[in-house]
Amino acid sequence: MPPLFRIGHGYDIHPFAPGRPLWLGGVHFPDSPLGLAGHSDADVLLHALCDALLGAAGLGDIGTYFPPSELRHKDRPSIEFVTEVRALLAERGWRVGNVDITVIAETPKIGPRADQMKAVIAAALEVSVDAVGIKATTNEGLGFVGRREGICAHAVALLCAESH
Ligand SMILES: Nc1ccn([C@@H]2O[C@H](COP(=O)(O)O)[C@@H](O)[C@H]2O)c(=O)n1
Ligand SMILES: C[C@@]1(CO)OP(=O)(O)OP(=O)(O)OC[C@H]1O
Repeated sequence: MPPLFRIGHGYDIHPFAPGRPLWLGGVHFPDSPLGLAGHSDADVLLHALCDALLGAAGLGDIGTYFPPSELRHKDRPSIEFVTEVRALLAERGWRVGNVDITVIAETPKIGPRADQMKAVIAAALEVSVDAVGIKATTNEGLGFVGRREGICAHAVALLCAESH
C-alpha cells in the first residue's frame, strides 16, 4: 500500500554580499545593508524549504530542477521555485500537510516579518497560514553565522497523499 504521509528535511546556507538585495521567506528587507550571494535571489529560507518538500517526495533537491548552470535562474525570485515544487508534488498526488522552518541569523530580526513570510509561503503552497511555521534564532555569536558572514536555514515538511 502506498504511504499516506512522507516527511522531508532541507538545509541551506548563503554568505552575505554587498550590492545584493536581501530576500528571506519571499519577503524583501530593504533596510539591510547586505544581501545574500547566490545564483538566484539567494533566499536561503525558501531553498531549505524546497529541499524539504522535494526530499519528502523522493524527488532529489533544488539543483535537480533549477540548476545554477542555467541563466534563466539568475537572480530569479525563489518563491517561483516553491510554486513549481508544489506543482511537481501535486502531479505526483501529494499535497503539503505542514512545513516548519528555522532561520539561524544574527541579523536581520525575523520575528517582526514572520507573519508576512508565512502569508507568502502559504499562498505559494496553497495551504493555510497555520500550516507554515517560521522560527529564528541567533547563533549566539558563534561560527560563520555568529560572525555575521551569512545566514542558514533548516526546514521540515510533511506531505499527505491527495487521496487521504
Ligand atoms: N534573526 C533572529 C534571531 C532571533 N530572533 C528572535 O529572538 C529570539 C531570541 O534569539 P536567541 O538567539 O537570542 O535565542 C528568538 O527566539 C526569536 O524570537 C529573531 O526574530 N530573528
Ligand atoms: C537556487 C539555485 C538556482 O540555480 O541557485 P542559488 O541561488 O545559488 O542557491 P543554492 O542553494 O546555492 O543552489 C541551488 C540552485 O538550484
